[in-house]
Amino acid sequence: MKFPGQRKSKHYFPVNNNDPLLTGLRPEPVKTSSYIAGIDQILVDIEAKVDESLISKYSLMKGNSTLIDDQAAHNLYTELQNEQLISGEFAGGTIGNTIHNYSTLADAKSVLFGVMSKNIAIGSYAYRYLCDTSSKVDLNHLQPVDGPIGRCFTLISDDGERTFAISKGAMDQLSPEHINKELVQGASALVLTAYLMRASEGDQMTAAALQAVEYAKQANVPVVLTLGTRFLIESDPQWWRDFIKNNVDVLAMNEDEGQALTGFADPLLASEAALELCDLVLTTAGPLGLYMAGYTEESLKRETTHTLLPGQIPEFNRYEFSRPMLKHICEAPLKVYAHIPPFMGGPEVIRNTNGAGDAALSALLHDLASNDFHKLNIPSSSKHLNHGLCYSSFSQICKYANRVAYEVLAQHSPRLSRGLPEKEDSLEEAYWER
Ligand SMILES: Nc1ncnc2c1ncn2[C@@H]1O[C@H](COP(=O)(O)OP(=O)(O)OP(=O)(O)O)[C@@H](O)[C@H]1O
Ligand SMILES: O=c1[nH]cnc2c1ncn2[C@@H]1O[C@H](CO)[C@@H](O)[C@H]1O
Repeated sequence: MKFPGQRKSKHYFPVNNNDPLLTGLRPEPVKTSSYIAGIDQILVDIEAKVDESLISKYSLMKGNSTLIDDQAAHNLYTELQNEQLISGEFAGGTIGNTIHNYSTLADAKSVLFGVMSKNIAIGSYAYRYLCDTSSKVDLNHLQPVDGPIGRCFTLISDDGERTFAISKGAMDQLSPEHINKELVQGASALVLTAYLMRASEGDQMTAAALQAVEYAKQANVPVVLTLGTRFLIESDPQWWRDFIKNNVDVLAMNEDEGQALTGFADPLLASEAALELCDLVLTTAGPLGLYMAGYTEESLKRETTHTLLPGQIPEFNRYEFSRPMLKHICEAPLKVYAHIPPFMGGPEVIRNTNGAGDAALSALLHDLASNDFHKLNIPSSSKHLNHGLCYSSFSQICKYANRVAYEVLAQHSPRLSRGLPEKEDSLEEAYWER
């Protein structure tokens, strides 16, 4: 596994570079790998720049992700094609994007649960999906289905806002029997999206997701949930608050979803409120950058050397150099917050914001899995005495998530086509210390 950035030498990898003088005194550690598991509605994004009138013509709600029937999908596709509005077709899906990006950044394995068409023609959407997914993503556990995978019409209006129209195909047919218990329970985290909870009657996707959550909880595997769209949360915020409180350890959302969940428009206050429901929160806020909120043990808190930031919680970033911990592990849990403005102020040209939030989450997952990798290989390291959830501090994870989101903003596709530039293996030199 590739590590997220430069570290103090005592933590630095590769772990098997032992001093030759000590060879034989210490047993060579057997390298064990960590991985992330995820579940998604397998779909391809069909991206088009459109006029707002087209959004209302198809009874879509701007900014939302709406399910449409086969006839509407046919009409919409035909219209986009006839008007030559389609700018690209990419493998998509919130978790598919996140898992792919994780494997690309970490150069390490992940596992994706979902469906895949049994018979695949070259050039079909299923084929495209497989071609556009990192070879490090284990797709061997996808459930074969008779129909096509889903299509997500990603309609970008003039103001850059994106509206999704989902033609579901067979994407919601994943059944609980196709969730491999052993794989879920061996993962560093299980990652899900709120979209999985809206499968229609007769489709088993929701049951499959809940089964996976159950397996994860039995084995204390952290459950990570990303909220998808504010409309989904607004439809029943209390249900979501209960679901998160009962099942979720790490929550990823944008500021609109945060407001729908907690009632707070301010992303910092929304993050704080969400901490009552889970242990760690990543809140992206578009041009405002991103926030993290979580817990650390009071006696282990580390004070920042950066400027203390004003906000609804004054000097909220004071302990951002601390490492995130699960709340129940802490004897005296202390709430910690961090924030970072967009990397380099954002790219000169934002090609597309689609997937920027997924990219930020994949960086957080990379840090979390790196911690597990380190723990599996050097369990005696002082780093693991206190059972931290992540490898790095809140501050460092923010920087990394922000950097990865930037990469997606500067390109068309919602998925990274490569890892971060090699030169940035030392993130400090490349950016943070400028
Ligand atoms: N206009 C922008 N200028 C600069 N940076 C931006 C801009 N929009 C997004 N970003 C960066 O990308 C990150 C994620 O963006 P955003 O908050 O839009 O995610 P999102 O709404 O969850 O996206 P998606 O659901 O498409 O994945 C932000 O935290 C910020 O770092
Ligand atoms: O209903 C859905 N299920 C799964 N993924 C979705 C749905 N609607 C939109 N996206 C996905 O969200 C990504 C950006 O975060 C897009 O790539 C799109 O495929």
